[in-house]
Amino acid sequence: MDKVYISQLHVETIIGVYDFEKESKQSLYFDIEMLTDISAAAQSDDINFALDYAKVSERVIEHATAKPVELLETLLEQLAAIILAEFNTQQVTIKVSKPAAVPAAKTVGVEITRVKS
Ligand SMILES: Nc1nc2c(c(=O)[nH]1)N=C([C@H](O)[C@@H](O)CO)CN2
Repeated sequence: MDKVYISQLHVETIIGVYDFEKESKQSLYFDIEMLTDISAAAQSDDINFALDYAKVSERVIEHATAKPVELLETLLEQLAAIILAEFNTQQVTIKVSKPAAVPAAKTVGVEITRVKS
């Protein structure tokens, strides 16, 4: 299967468990991989047959900034469900990094893979 991907998509949003995290935005970086068959897009040279990474990026930013949650896990499950429901992909892997969360670490985060049922 082919893959369309988005690397290091930057989103500024309210997220976190602790009270101080609910007062100011933090940076998140998303890496997203979506399995899809690119043959129709390649043969037609038509964006309407492609899994549009720009539209996926817009949707991820829209959702991730819409309603605060505490855990990265919660946000990733929501985003995976949205991508599988709204875009032509059979499997999505999303990794989110929260670089300011642990000062002693370069970054921390969570990665999930979900398949369309
Ligand atoms: N597995 C997780 N661990 C932690 C999370 C999280 O979302 N998933 N969040 C926090 C805090 O919000 C942290 O980012 C603040 O230091 C801690 N651990």
